[in-house]
Amino acid sequence: MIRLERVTLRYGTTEVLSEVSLEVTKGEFVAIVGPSGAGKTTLLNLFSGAIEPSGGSIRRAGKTRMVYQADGLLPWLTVQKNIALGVRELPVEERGPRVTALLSLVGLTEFASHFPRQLSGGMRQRAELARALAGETDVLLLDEPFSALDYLTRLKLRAELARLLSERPCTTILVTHDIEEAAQLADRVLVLSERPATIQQELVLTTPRPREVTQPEVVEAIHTILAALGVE
Ligand SMILES: Nc1ncnc2c1ncn2[C@@H]1O[C@H](COP(=O)(O)OP(=O)(O)OP(=O)(O)O)[C@@H](O)[C@H]1O
Repeated sequence: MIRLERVTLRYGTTEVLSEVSLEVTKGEFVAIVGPSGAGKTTLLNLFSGAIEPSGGSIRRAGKTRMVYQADGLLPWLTVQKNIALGVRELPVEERGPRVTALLSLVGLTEFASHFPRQLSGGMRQRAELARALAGETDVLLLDEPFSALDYLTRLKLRAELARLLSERPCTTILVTHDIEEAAQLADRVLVLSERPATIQQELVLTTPRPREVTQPEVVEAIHTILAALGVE
């Protein structure tokens, strides 16, 4: 779905990414972790087409949707109308049923007429995910989607994301500071180095989702990632 070949990205004289090569295949779930300021969000912006590389080449296929950290919903629209923004490109007769199905999928049917401010943080992120999955999304780009939430809510939403993706498969790229989240969700974890970032380690996980935090492969992956980041 996405191929980067020796992609370099500079902002003025600051080199953020240095000759990054990477391929994401259809249906894959890739997590990107790395030090703060390494260029994770920059990579997502390259994937979405919001920015173009300074050097190297990038190939993208299909439609991408980005889900941000928090509060990407429009505050003046109800949950239902926010989700409906994601289905604008569908034929008119398909839009209503699709929104209804998604509200149910993320457990927000009873809150369809509520405004974002009337929901908890976790509910707002669920609504955002529903909006991102509502249309003909081929690639879901998640930029620390759960980082503003408490630990228990994050755990719940990870399980919910795994379930949503099993029901509506989508190529997914997740940027996160949460190493546990990466190990629980991803088929492949890419560890970025300090800026200018390169991919310094790649880790493949094979246990099917949903995965418990205590599963051996998850625990082992967490140790490996921490070691790669120089924490252990
Ligand atoms: N629009 C911009 N103009 C200039 N420099 C930028 C711009 N966007 C990002 N940068 C710089 O690029 C570098 C990488 O930023 P980016 O947001 O991609 O990092 P990150 O890995 O996502 O960081 P964090 O983990 O802290 O969110 C930073 O040094 C940042 O200052």
